[in-house]
Amino acid sequence: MSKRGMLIVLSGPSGVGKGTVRKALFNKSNVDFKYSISMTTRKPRPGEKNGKDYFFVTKDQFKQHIRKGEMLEYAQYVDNYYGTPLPYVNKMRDEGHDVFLEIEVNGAMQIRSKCPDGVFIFLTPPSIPALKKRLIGRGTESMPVIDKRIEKAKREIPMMRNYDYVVLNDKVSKAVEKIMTIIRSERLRVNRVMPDYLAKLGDDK
Ligand SMILES: Nc1ncnc2c1ncn2[C@@H]1O[C@H](COP(=O)(O)OP(=O)(O)OP(=O)(O)O)[C@@H](O)[C@H]1O
Ligand SMILES: Nc1nc2c(ncn2[C@@H]2O[C@H](COP(=O)(O)O)[C@@H](O)[C@H]2O)c(=O)[nH]1
Repeated sequence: MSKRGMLIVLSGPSGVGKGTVRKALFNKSNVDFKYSISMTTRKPRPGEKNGKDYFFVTKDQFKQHIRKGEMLEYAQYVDNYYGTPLPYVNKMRDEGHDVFLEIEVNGAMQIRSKCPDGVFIFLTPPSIPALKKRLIGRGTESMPVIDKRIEKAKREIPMMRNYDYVVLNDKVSKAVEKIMTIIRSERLRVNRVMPDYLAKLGDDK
């Protein structure tokens, strides 16, 4: 049986560039981990596709998944719910794949208490004005919603202290390289490598 895959959790305030960095990461040819598509009650943005960007559901459907115990974590973010469907994560990890999640901080902390051996990475912006500029530049939210997200960001950023790693997203390619370095070295941690290694070591007979 293959070793259970690890969980890699990327968080950071809205607009910092999590999606941009994740897409650049997954475009690299040597990436062998799986992306967990989140579920949300938010309406799709132009161009977003159900089952690719998110699983878009109603509030009732979302609550039903919670009742059935099918969410690894979930959180209310501004006016909508977001969460990680558990069956996909379990299946991939059981098959030995590492699974990559892109989620906000409250959900990440729920996972931290359930899966302390996960790898928790906080992506952070060069400054609040730069963050606001990115959200305005993305052009997907109204100004009042951007203001709410920025206010939330100011409370989220100090929560980086609860993560294993902080990566500054000043340049996308640099952030991608840093995340790849983190994942490569996490795979070599003694507690991940030793059980398999010892099992295969055998004796001298
Ligand atoms: N390093 C960067 N420098 C300048 N702009 C960036 C950088 N990274 C991302 N951006 C831009 O910032 C905007 C927000 O990026 P993105 O949508 O990836 O953020 P996000 O953290 O995934 O947001 P959300 O949490 O709301 O989904 C996009 O327009 C993107 O092109
Ligand atoms: N706790 C979770 N947060 C999630 C999940 N999927 C996305 N997110 C975060 O929500 C906000 C807003 O996202 P947006 O797409 O409306 O801009 C952002 O911080 C996302 O990272 C999830 O499954 N769980």
